Amino acid sequence: MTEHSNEGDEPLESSSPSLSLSTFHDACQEAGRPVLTASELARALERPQRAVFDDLEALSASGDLKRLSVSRDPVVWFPSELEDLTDRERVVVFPKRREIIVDRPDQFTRAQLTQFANLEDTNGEGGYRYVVRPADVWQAPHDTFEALQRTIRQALSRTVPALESWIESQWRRAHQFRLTTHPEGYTVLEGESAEVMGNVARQKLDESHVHAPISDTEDWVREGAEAAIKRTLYEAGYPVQDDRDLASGDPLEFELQVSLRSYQETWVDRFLESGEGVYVGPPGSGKTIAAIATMERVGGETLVLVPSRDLARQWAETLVDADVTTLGPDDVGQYHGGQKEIRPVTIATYQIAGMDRHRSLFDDREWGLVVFDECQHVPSDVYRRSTHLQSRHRLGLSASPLREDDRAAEIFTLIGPPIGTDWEALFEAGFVAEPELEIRYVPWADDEHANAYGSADGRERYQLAAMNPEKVDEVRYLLAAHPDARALVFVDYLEQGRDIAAALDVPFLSGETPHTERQRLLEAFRHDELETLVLSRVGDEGIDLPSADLAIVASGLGGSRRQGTQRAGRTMRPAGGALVYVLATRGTREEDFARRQLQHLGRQGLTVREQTVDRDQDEEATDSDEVGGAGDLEE
Ligand SMILES: Nc1ncnc2c1ncn2[C@@H]1O[C@H](COP(=O)(O)OP(=O)(O)OP(=O)(O)O)[C@@H](O)[C@H]1O
Repeated sequence: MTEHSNEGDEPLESSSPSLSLSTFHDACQEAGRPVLTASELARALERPQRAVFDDLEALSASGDLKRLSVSRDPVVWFPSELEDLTDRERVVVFPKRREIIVDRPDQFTRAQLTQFANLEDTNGEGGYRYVVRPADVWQAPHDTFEALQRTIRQALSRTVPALESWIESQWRRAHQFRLTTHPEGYTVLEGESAEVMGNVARQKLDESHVHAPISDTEDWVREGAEAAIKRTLYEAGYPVQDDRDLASGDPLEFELQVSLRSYQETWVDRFLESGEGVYVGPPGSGKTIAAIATMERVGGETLVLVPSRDLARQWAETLVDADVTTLGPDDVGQYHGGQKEIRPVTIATYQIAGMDRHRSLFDDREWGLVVFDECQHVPSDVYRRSTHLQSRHRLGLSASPLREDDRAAEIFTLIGPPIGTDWEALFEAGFVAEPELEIRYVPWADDEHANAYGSADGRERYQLAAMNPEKVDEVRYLLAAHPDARALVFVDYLEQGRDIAAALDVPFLSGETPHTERQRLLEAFRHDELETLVLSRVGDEGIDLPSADLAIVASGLGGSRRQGTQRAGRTMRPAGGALVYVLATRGTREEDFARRQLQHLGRQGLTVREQTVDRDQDEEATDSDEVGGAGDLEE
């Protein structure tokens, strides 16, 4: 507000009439455009520019005008009511593609849209692209189609018959069958009509699933066959509504000491409505806390299954933390290779849970809730062994959107439907900091390596690109460019990990690192005693890594998209400001891998940058703060 302001205290032309909004309108009319600079207006009014500027400021202070700085051009002014027009959200629907493009949606619209559509893309300038997928409709939290229709109309501000009728057909599909509990305690499969019961259920299911028909539309379900029935009908295109009375198990009483954020409240409410579901949120978004809140509300003894011992320990620590719950150490047990305690809340690894001789884990107590952490990794033997827990509340946690996952069907039927959140909204609200992502295309260390790549094939080729020694220098360079950052360096190959660790004189944590040493390193990193840690694939999953300011993925691009999400997510902690660099050898398949992997994150609304490293310039730039200045740009 100061660049043109009147330095003196005296008004320059106290006697001249001050500018009114209608005079401004007249001048706009005259100029034939809705915005004016101060000098244009001064010319039109034949008044000194500074005086006009002061009047403009006054009108801006009273809210009648808005100012807009357009890069290096002079400030322009326009009537405030115009802003209402330009800011109003615009919704464009493509019914055939089931796509909804919204420009500047407000919070309400976004909340409505996430009830039946998935946010696929944002352009960073207020544009959002949603797609309505079948599963989004199946899991819509509405009791009737009419209620869902109201939400759709509110979100779109109009009726779009073609889209509505597709959604209706999906909704009806997902409401043809439901499982209920008979007053006598057994499970009943109920069809919407005798036709669908006869033509679908009774064709697809056999005596291993159901005992006998109870009526034209009802079958008596065999104990323990619920999961198989849900799976079979899901595959036939009819997701089953699971409306059974779920057992809450032996009571578990404690109080959560944390107040939930509103999106966490929504997750828990939606879970409690159906008794099953998967919280899908970026790492650090508070899924663990929401799961603990769910335990409190279900009020039953809980079995938590996790992919590793480190995570089991982490869960146990969180659960007995006096700032989080009122649970005492005797309430919480861990069950894995290290210790075997079955307590009101028991945390076990998938590995143990999948073993026959540890079956008692599932049966020793009346669990009311089973939590599947990182549920995209539930091994099939764990599913098999836990099918009888279908009558209990089942909660999955996942930091990867489930849509492209092969296991989506299994997760959907055996645990429950995803309970999602608009990730962008979490980033915007500052609950989870959005990392900056950059792919850096690194040249070959020398011709010898480039030639070796040229004449190799298959796996070897991939490995040569991954282990390009030039990446060691690139890691060194990036660390030097961020001298105060706590950094995690991820590698896929032990040899590379050792090379980088040796070159930088920092520890390397891999599957070979003894358990106690692993703990020691992680603790040191967590407490700032260690600035840099190199991690092999083992660092990806299972370990609850401390937050970092910087993550460098030196190799590992052949991995799944999920791995990419997780690695990026390591730094997505509420502290914020995290940076993720992914290194790819220039001119190799790695480039495509990196692009594809990060595109996925890009679709979640993150900004992905690409940078080609030019080694000669890099050397000079090592001491500079400005990493971006080091390379040749980009796309
Ligand atoms: N409602 C809340 N109020 C205050 N802090 C919270 C809340 N929910 C979560 N947090 C904090 O945010 C951080 C991340 O939460 P949490 O561990 O539950 O996330 P997460 O989604 O399970 O992460 P990850 O996927 O990495 O396991 C923790 O430090 C936690 O204490």
